[in-house]
Amino acid sequence: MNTPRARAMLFMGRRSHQSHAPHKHSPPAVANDLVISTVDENSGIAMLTMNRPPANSLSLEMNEALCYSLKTVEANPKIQSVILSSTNPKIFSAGLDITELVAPDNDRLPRFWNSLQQVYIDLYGSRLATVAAIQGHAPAAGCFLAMSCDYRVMSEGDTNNDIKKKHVPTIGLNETQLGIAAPPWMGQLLVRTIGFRQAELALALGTLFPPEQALSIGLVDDIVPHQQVESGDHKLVDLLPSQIKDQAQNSLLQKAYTQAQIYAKIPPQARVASKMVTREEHIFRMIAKRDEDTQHFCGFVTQKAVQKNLTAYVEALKNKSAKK
Ligand SMILES: CCCCCCCC/C=C\CC(=O)SCCNC(=O)CCNC(=O)[C@H](O)C(C)(C)COP(=O)(O)OP(=O)(O)OC[C@H]1O[C@@H](n2cnc3c(N)ncnc32)[C@H](O)[C@@H]1OP(=O)(O)O
Repeated sequence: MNTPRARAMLFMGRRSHQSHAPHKHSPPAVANDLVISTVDENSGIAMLTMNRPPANSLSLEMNEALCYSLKTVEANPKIQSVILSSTNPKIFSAGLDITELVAPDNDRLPRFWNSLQQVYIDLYGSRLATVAAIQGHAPAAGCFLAMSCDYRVMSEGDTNNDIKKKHVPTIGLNETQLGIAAPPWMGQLLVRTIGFRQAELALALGTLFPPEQALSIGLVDDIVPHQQVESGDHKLVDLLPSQIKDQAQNSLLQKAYTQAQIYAKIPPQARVASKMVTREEHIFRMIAKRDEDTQHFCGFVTQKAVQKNLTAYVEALKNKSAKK
């Protein structure tokens, strides 16, 4: 598996691990709805906008749509950079769809986990330069999505004094708060991003960091002041590609776009080769343990005590939402 050819195929956006056949990149029926793809060949920049209301949580179908959309953009040789964003101005992604984990279906659960592993392989190992535009919350697997990108820009949120308008997004691996643990490859991604001690603390405590703190520990690379973007008023995706260069309607996307441009100007062979230096070993280590990881996940999640914690967490989420 870990041959030069396999490595090159992975980073050229081709599948070098056919053993996990269920997630070939055939078009999922709903891919176009779940992930909106905007491509601008002139600039070499594309945008994938997650669009799974209410919270862009990652279901099996959402994971497949992400992989499919990314592979489709990657197949276009004129594209060098991609921005990952969300149609929801307050939530980047709420992480795994918890309903996939509670009282799970025995057949679906391993397929679901396999689809998440594939998102990691495809996004972390993408030949494209990937920029996360984090407008809203990014807990757990939402943080994982952002960490799988090459660069992260986060909105500072709305620190308005009016409590009803106040919105400060947070990012982090909060799994322990749910009574579960991030899988090794996800936890290691945090170690690689913010360093050993900070990650050790954050993983154990399930810390969610507000933007300034996330910047100070290196979990995000840049933060931008909040600018009001009404959901549905003008969807973020409408700003790309022609308008974003000229209009300062959304400082977050402006910043993400500028960074995507910087990456797009680097000779791709050199950029991809340097990405392999830091990422390929991590990816191949995970691929080698992929089946073991799936078994571990299924065994862990179906434990009685874990199911109890997850059920209580979902209940609390629903109650909170109902009280609004
Ligand atoms: C050792 C190895 C084996 C174990 C491995 C385990 C796997 C570990 C890997 C990843 C774990 C995860 O990703 S688990 C998911 C973690 N996510 C969270 O904890 C976030 C939960 N959500 C929130 O905290 C909030 O929703 C928010 C901060 C993201 C947004 O808050 P806001 O107030 O704006 O919105 P609401 O809370 O009202 O939510 C709106 C709506 O969305 C539903 N929702 C939210 N999050 C999820 C989710 N993750 N999955 C499914 N549904 C979600 C919420 O219930 C509301 O729906 P309703 O309005 O219909 O009630």
